[in-house]
Amino acid sequence: MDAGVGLRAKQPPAWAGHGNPHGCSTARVPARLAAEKPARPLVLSSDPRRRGAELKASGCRKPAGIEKAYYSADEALILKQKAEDVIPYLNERCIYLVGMMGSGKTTVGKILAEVLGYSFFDSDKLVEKAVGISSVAEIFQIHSEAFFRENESEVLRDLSSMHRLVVATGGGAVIRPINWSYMRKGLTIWLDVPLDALARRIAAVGTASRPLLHQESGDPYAKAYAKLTALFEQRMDSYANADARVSLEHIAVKQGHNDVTVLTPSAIAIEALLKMESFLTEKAMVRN
Ligand SMILES: Nc1ncnc2c1ncn2[C@@H]1O[C@H](COP(=O)(O)OP(=O)(O)OP(=O)(O)O)[C@@H](O)[C@H]1O
Ligand SMILES: O=C(O)C1=C[C@@H](O)[C@@H](O)[C@H](O)C1
Repeated sequence: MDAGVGLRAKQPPAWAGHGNPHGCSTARVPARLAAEKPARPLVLSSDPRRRGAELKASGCRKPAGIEKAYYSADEALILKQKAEDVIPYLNERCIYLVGMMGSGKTTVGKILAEVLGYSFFDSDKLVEKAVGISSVAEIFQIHSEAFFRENESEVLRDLSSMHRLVVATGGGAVIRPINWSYMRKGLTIWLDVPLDALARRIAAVGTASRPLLHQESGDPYAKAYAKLTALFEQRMDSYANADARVSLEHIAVKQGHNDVTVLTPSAIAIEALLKMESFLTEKAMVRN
């Protein structure tokens, strides 16, 4: 799977001297890579009658790609409070979301970036820009998985010199030890989603954009489930290297559900903040 050592992109990743959108990092930001969504901290008044308009203004009505799940005012408030608790411990470190394809790294990552006042990046998109090919599937097809992996490592290396970013990593980024050496500069969070829920999500949108799952014929759910199971068996120990694990099954149990599909992205983001807080406060206690 990981035979990429020594391969180079035709064009090296184009990191150039633009400032971080927050102007808070001395590191360089990729020229062609604007953060996907400008981070905008939530500012909500304590008056519930005004929160609707404030939530609308903050752009947190509907996380991208999720049609049914809107932030509730309660979730927005909890997100804001938890983010405030975590920010001092984070010390501007980046957050790397790891997990299987379709686990919600992008969806949850954008929410975390917004509430923390961080910028959001998707490492797959950064690889596409660096290579100059508009989809990961085409990069696999025109070059190879090994070529993609080498460029993915270069992107993670470049990101690791920056601050205040939430990064949705590619599903397979965890398999290369060198990537952990980059991600360890920040905080790593594993979004652990049951495979049947992943297969359902992926079958709903099709597998064309996910080269490791794509097959021309057969039932999309069954194919996705079988392939995801095989990949997860190879990778679960690597995902478990993350500093914190956000298990959708645990959140569902806490909320009294037996089905993870009812969980909103913001509920998952809240759990991620709680897990970050536990990890960071325990670490601070050990140091003192
Ligand atoms: N909590 C959720 N409930 C239902 N659907 C979700 C949830 N989170 C994400 N999704 C949907 O699942 C799909 C994959 O989500 P997303 O792109 O955030 O995952 P990802 O981990 O970034 O995937 P990849 O690694 O393949 O890029 C999207 O269609 C998204 O709308
Ligand atoms: O799980 C994987 O190996 C991958 C996940 C995607 O995010 C892409 O990085 C690519 O399709 C490979």
